[in-house]
Amino acid sequence: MTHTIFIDGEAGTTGLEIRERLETRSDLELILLGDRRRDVEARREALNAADAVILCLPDEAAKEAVAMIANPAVRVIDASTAYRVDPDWIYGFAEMEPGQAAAIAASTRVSNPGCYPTGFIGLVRPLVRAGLMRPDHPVTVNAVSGYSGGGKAMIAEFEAPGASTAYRAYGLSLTHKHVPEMTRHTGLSRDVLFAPAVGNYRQGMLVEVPLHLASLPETPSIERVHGALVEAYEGHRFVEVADLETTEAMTGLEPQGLNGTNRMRLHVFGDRAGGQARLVALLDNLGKGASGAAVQNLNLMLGLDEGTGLV
Ligand SMILES: NC(=O)C1=CN([C@@H]2O[C@H](COP(=O)(O)OP(=O)(O)OC[C@H]3O[C@@H](n4cnc5c(N)ncnc54)[C@H](OP(=O)(O)O)[C@@H]3O)[C@@H](O)[C@H]2O)C=CC1
Ligand SMILES: CC(=O)N[C@@H](CCC(=O)OP(=O)(O)O)C(=O)O
Repeated sequence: MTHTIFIDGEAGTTGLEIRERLETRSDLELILLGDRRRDVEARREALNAADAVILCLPDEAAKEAVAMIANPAVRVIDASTAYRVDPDWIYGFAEMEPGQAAAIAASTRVSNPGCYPTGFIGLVRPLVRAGLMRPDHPVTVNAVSGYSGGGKAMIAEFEAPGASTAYRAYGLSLTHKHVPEMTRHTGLSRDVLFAPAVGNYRQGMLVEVPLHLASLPETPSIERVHGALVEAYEGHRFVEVADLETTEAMTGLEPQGLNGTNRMRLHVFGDRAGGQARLVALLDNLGKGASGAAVQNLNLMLGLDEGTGLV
């Protein structure tokens, strides 16, 4: 059976990556608008004709697109921030809880997680769930992303002739749009302190949570923190936890290591004697952080194996 798919925002950074992952598949037929992609009536028709639509648009345009859908059978995946804390939408992080993939499969409205939140929630939610971190723990998250994270505009900025930015800290007002999503989906009661940065490379990210273990209930060991992550992602092919021996032998970690994949790897770096840990997630902001996750959600919503067409 062939399913028809419409990507609204097909020529954007996220949309193009989704298209690349879907266009070779014989079980799917893409509705492509090409030069008519900004024509509201052409979009309305496609939004109501497809079996599934993936919105790769700025927040306001995503809301307008959702409002244009009158056909109740259409399944919607939204890649923007617009519905990530909306209770009427299912959060599209399939590995987040044992029942999450089934909830995604049963839904017609799925919000695709943000790239930074995927790393952060992946690291912290299992600790809160296991009681290793109190919900009111004051959590800090530091992160660096490739410039494709800022879409076409940031790509143009960094790739412009003569551009010389090497690295930029941002989110300096501490009101980044990802904070509500990161707080809500970890089960934390206090807003996380988010310190993002963008580097002069195209794609890939590190998301890090530093921890003083003595600030956690019962001062857990590195092994206990690591064990909680291992248990949380057992049996999941796209989220893996590096073993402690491998992590201990590492002297560096660079953000491009999983580019082109839908995988995320979690590390627990630690000073076993000193009681400190650095939890770090490695992922492709356009892979598991956006387009890969969108395809994984699409597969689930169409009743297919979640890994179809993904590496
Ligand atoms: N880049 C990333 O790493 C990630 C991005 N996201 C989210 O995905 C969404 C898309 O981001 P990204 O791909 O980076 O952005 P881009 O700027 O690269 O692409 C945006 C796309 O939206 C289209 N568009 C913009 N405004 C309208 C409108 N009013 N009506 C119709 N189409 C419109 C553009 O069309 P045109 O081609 O004509 O310019 C373009 O194709 C955003 O919400 C972003 O937050 C989520 C996770 C990660
Ligand atoms: C480097 C950079 O600018 N990154 C983007 C986030 C990219 C992303 O995750 O998109 P969503 O906001 O849709 O989740 C930012 O910080 O706004």
